[in-house]
Amino acid sequence: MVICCAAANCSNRQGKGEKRAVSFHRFPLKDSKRLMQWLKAVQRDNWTPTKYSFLCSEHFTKDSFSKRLEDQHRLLKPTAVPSIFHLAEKKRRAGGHGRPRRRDTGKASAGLRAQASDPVDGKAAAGSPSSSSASPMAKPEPRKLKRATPQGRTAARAARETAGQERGRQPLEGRAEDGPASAATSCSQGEAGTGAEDAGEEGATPADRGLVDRSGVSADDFTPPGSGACKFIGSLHSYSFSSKHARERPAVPREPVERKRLRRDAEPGCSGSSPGPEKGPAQSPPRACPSASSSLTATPQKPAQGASAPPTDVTPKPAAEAVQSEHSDASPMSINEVILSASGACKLIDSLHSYCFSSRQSKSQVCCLREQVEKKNGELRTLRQRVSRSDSQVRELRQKLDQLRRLSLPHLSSLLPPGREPPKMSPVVEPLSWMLGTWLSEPPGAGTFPTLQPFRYLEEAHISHVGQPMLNFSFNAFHPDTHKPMHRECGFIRLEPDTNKVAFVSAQNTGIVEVEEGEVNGQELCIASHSIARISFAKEPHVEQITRKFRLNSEGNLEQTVSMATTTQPLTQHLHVTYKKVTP
Ligand code: HEM
Repeated sequence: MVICCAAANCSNRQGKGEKRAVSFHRFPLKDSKRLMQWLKAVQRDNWTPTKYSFLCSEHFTKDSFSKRLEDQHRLLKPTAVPSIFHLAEKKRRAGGHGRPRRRDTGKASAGLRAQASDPVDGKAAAGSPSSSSASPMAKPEPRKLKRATPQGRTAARAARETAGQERGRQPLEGRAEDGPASAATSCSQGEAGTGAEDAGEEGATPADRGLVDRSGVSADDFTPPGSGACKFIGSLHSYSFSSKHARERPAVPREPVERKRLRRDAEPGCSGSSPGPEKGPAQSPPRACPSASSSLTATPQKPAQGASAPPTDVTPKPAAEAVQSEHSDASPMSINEVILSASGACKLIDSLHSYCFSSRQSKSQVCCLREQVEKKNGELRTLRQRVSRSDSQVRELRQKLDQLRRLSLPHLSSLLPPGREPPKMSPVVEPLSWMLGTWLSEPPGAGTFPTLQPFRYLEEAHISHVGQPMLNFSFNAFHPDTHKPMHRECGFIRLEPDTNKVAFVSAQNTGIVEVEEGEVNGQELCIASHSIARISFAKEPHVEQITRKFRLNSEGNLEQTVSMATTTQPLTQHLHVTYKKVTP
């Protein structure tokens, strides 16, 4: 894997001779606050770093580094934030995301580089403290040393322990920042470098991308359009994508896979310059390909590795293996532990996403529900207005009805409780039920008699019952023009039970009291005066005979025809009126 600088407009990568003094430092993926500072400084759009993303030392001020006491190796301070970039060049480029390859190693940045790293010449690349001291990873890789001589193993273990202790004081990415040596050894992995260069464009190797693809995790997955919060959460998520991958493939042990992949990546790269027959790691440097040996971060093997080791046994540690050793051998935290830790972070980030999405979804639902509620409230207001109008109409009708009742049956209306259910009609008067109701003359009644000028009149006929076996009636005539009350009479209509014989009893305002009897047949009642009495001072001519006929015509209107005989006139029709029912 070739380690490339992820900064825009920076072409620094491992293996470039002139960059030997350049160290490479991982992004502080586990320190979100500092990571955001890094990302803000890098200013790469739509890009998220992975654990294989590096920034070279050129982007840090000189005071960003410290020297390790024991060997003066350069370490990036835990609080360091990159600040030196050539962003203007990036902005001039269309497309923007990719990192342009710098053909010229850069006079423009030379000064800055001078601030960020010590000048290095070829000797330094071979073993100057400035190149090798940038990282404890410059030491022989511990796992390699296990295959070496016992002395070498012992020395390696000591070195590893020292490094481990140092790393234990550093955050995880701080260990990754151990830079130069790991970068150099990464370059020694040969053909993997091709992929690594590609990955350098995006800050991840193809294998890394594969992890992303397999896990299905990308920033876009968690970044709804226009959601700044989700972009931020998504960027957090992508930092721990590998752990998410591990989480989605829990059956596959992460660490072995990692090792397997790294070995596969590493071995072919060095096969081209095969060290020859396997005579043991100590005799045949397994990954000392030419490019690696010329790497600016190549670190000579320390004498502690064993005197028997030839000079070519200076084995730069492959970056990938360095990473592996960081997580599995030298680090107090295995890669699985890191993954599990990151997985926990992923869960936390997932919960943030879930909250973010559910919150927005809930807000959207609340908006929809609010609109529906407002719409329903509008409909409810309309209905209430209609009900209110209907109530008002009902009140008006009840007032009219009460008024009519007072006019017709003032005493009864005042005595009967308002709104009381009508009494059940006696079956005795059932044959006369067609007469029930309040009727108004329509057209006006016609009055005739041989001694009189024809006249018109208005009349209300109110025929009712109160549950008794009789009907109550009242006829009230009014002048058609002046509405002045005229003739009035009231009384009862009775039926002889189980017969159609009807008795009609009436008292008139003219001083006449009379009884008429007759029969009801269907919807016609014919009666004739049975007895007539009058007051002593009744006006003459006195009526001596009265006949009436009530019928319900084919149009549902009630008709009444009255004939009379007086002391001067034979039985002659006096009245005829047709009523239309106005209430039941
Ligand atoms: C069954 C009921 C009624 C009887 C028995 C009755 C009887 C009489 C009699 C005996 C007369 C006098 C006739 C004459 O002078 O030769 C009369 C006149 C008259 N009746 Fe009737 N009548 C009755 C109903 C009505 C009704 C309902 C009206 C309607 C307004 C009415 C209006 C008149 C008028 C306007 C006169 C002429 C002026 C008058 O004498 O006051 N009558 N009626």
